Amino acid sequence: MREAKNVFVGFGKAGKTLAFKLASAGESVILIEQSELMYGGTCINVGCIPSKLLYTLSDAGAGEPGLEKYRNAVLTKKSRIGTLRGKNLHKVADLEYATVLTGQAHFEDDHTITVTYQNGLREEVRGERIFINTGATPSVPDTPGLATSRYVVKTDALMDQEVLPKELVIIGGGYIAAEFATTYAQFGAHVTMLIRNPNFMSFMEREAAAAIHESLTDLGVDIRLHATVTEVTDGEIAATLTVNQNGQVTSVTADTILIATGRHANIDGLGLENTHVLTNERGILVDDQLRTAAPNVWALGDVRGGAQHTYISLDDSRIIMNQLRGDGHATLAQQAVTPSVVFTNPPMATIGLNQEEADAQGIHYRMSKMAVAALPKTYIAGNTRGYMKALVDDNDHIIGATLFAIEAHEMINLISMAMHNNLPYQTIRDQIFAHPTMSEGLNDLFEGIPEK
Ligand SMILES: Cc1cc2nc3c(=O)[nH]c(=O)nc-3n(C[C@H](O)[C@H](O)[C@H](O)COP(=O)(O)OP(=O)(O)OC[C@H]3O[C@@H](n4cnc5c(N)ncnc54)[C@H](O)[C@@H]3O)c2cc1C
Ligand SMILES: NC(=O)c1ccc[n+]([C@@H]2O[C@H](COP(=O)([O-])OP(=O)(O)OC[C@H]3O[C@@H](n4cnc5c(N)ncnc54)[C@H](O)[C@@H]3O)[C@@H](O)[C@H]2O)c1
Repeated sequence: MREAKNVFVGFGKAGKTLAFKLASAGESVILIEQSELMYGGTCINVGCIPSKLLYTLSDAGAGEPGLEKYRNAVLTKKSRIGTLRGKNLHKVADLEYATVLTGQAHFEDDHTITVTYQNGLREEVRGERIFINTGATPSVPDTPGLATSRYVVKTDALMDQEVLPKELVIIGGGYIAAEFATTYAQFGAHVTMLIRNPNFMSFMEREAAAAIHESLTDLGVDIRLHATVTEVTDGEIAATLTVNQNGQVTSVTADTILIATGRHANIDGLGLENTHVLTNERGILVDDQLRTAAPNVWALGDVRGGAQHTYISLDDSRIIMNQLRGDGHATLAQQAVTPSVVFTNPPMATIGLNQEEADAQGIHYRMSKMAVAALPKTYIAGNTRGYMKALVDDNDHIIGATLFAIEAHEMINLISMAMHNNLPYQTIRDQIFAHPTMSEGLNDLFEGIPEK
């Protein structure tokens, strides 16, 4: 039996970061990953990085939208992701105190895991501490004909497909649906979004949702709200989706159907019933320092049922590192206010409270809003679409911001830093930023906050 002080199940962002730090500090580490195509986890291989690479290439570089441009982008994606995967593997596997095992993990008890390798061989691994970092997996609605349709793909398969869909139907209306609709429409596919919810992007304030709706519609995306798929029927060259929209039965034809209806914690088949670890419908139950009900087992990242973002998973690793080798002060409370980005064109980045939430909570605030077409950088980029909006409380602290602009995903980090460090909004208002940049627009945004 192999033994290590620290055993990691899954090569996700949290696990690999923590494994690297502990092994670098001389502690023995075994990291178990089920697939040789997943070293580095979801983000690197099938999530954030390949999707943002395609998103970026769809709106850049030489060539008209269409089959050739798309195929080249997918080939570029495959090559760059392969490089990243190798780097991720070596970063951990080359450490003296770390071992990477490529096989599927199954718990026998709180300390013992059976690893089943691809050739069918099995091995037992014992860990003094065990960290579960198995991520999440796409949820598939139980619509008749959907799971068995040969035209249905999940994001990983779509991004590997070298032929651009002609008629892409996306089921869902969240992060992935909006981003993939943008990317594939920019590559030249005709995209239809079938959204069960009557409200578009209901997790945002209405103004922001309307801005994204307009940006997608301008790309030719057909957005159908209150539209539930009731059946999928395969034909020779396409599938027909029967759709109940606002009580009316309609149909849509697609050569590719992308399922983007959320992702659920990867706990099936892990053997957690053999341990003291407890779960609920969202994932593994943890306390505010990510401890499970088994004293030697922690759960990190998507598998613990929180917000599914790589930076949350990374921060989970910090909470545990602080517990094991620091002063133990770090808790999930530090993740209460984090930025989020929907990668549309331009991207929509938000943090903290939006105006609707502040109003609903009866918070007194001052607000500034500006169109980004006021910023010279948008003319360099050739994309003047969007606006920025910020809310400040009576103590001059920023309580929320919405940035719909090119590079919003970069700018939001400056606002996040100010919020986390309780800086008055005047710090950003009076900061000298390089020119010509989008960040300098934050001077103007906060200049617009009315005096008390
Ligand atoms: C298309 C897409 C785009 C995304 N874009 C973004 C983005 O732009 N920004 C962002 O912040 N987030 C994004 N996300 C979300 C982000 O990818 C996840 O939140 C993040 O990767 C979760 O990391 P994790 O640490 O929980 O584990 P993961 O990275 O999911 O790793 C889990 C690993 O465990 C392995 N595993 C599972 N079960 C077993 C087992 N029994 N034995 C051994 N190994 C096992 C899996 O193979 C996998 O490698 C995106 C997700 C998707 C799908
Ligand atoms: N930029 C980022 O940080 C980023 C990018 C992509 C994905 N992600 C993460 O990945 C996760 C998965 O993304 P996602 O877009 O699949 O999930 P999501 O939760 O953002 O959206 C799921 C959508 O599917 C709909 N839906 C759920 N069940 C349905 C059903 N049975 N029939 C029809 N519609 C249904 C929901 O109403 C919602 O519109 C998210 O939690 C997100 O945090 C993050």
